Amino acid sequence: MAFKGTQHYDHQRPQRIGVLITNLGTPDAPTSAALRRYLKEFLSDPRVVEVPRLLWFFILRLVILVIRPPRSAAAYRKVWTEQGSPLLLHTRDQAEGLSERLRAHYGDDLVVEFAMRYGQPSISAALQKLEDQGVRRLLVLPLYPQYSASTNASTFDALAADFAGRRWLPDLRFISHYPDYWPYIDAMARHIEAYWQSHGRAGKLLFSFHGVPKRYLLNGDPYFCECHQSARLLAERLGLQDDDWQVTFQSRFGREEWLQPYTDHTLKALPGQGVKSVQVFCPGFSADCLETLEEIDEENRGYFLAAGGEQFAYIPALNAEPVHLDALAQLVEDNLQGWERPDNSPAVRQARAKRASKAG
Ligand SMILES: C=CC1=C(C)c2cc3[nH]c(cc4nc(cc5[nH]c(cc1n2)c(C)c5CCC(=O)O)C(CCC(=O)O)=C4C)c(C)c3C=C
Ligand SMILES: [Fe+2]
Ligand SMILES: [Fe+2]
Repeated sequence: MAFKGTQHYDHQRPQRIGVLITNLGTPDAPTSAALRRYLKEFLSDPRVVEVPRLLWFFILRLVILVIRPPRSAAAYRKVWTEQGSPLLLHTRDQAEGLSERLRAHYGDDLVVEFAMRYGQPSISAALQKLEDQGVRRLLVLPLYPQYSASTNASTFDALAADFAGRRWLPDLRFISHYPDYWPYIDAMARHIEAYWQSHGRAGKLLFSFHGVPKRYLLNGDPYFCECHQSARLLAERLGLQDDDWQVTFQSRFGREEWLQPYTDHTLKALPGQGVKSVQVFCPGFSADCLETLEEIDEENRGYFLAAGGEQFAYIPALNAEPVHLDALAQLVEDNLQGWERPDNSPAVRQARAKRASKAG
């Protein structure tokens, strides 16, 4: 068997730090064919759909990959931009912004790449790019603040699968979650406050998170609790009263029970309870995507207004906002402790620059 990677060991090569950010992934185009490919990869992941493989093999191929691709393609077409899928574009911008911030500190000793768990650019392709740039220390940051096996652990699986075919492994650090990381909470709060400044504040604030089957919670997945933890910290930071906000879960798939309360049921019920105005923010989505732009801002807006709601506002995700990138850069730097020494540390770089300017 041949392993991938560098063919000759060269001690003169730079030994860089690599930072890899990842998100879920997206189809290559908003077409049935591209969706079939994407959903097949995504929904074949045993971390995502935890049912017996043989049974799932048939359900997936005979039912889901027949019915869902054209429907999902139609939904994706509503949010697709000229440059492509929103999730991909935001993730690319996040990598650029993060690179700018970190390289101001670490210079050429650090490189940032981004990858998608499903579809392109793949985690394997990004790892190869990093190795080609001399990365020997790798920090991976999946942009899912709340840990779920279906997302965060699945990302680790993809790294491990790639490493299984590689001769030379880097030092590895993996940020498995950051639901209570204060700079992240504070970034969301500032972002929402800025939204209120320009658009006004009205009614109830709904924090809608992507759901998972309730069974995953009962089997020990911490996701549900971490969503509540992030939401509570955010509400505290914003100075909200208990009646001002609520946590809900969106994006159900299949027939079994998912985490409750459901976002759509809640939005249909609120007008009848006298809540005619809502603002929705999705703290678990680092970037706007199909699930926020179409499912929340279109589909669920429609439910709320049809049920007698009067004002519905979707507050965009943090995306590549400076407050977000500052928080992520902080998170990365906190997790690079020890790796910058001796050659890469900002302190050593500064000392060198000083010496060079004296000499010159
Ligand atoms: C089938 C089970 C699913 C689980 C479990 C699940 C967990 C989960 N997903 C996200 C984040 C995203 N999901 C997105 C799309 C999406 N999710 C599922 C299914 C499950 N997700 C499907 C079938 C799809 C595809 C769209 C569709 O056909 O409806 C996205 C958006 C991707 C995009 O391109 O815009 C994100 C982001 C999390 C965080 C999570 C568990 C915590
Ligand atoms: Fe999902
Ligand atoms: Fe959805």
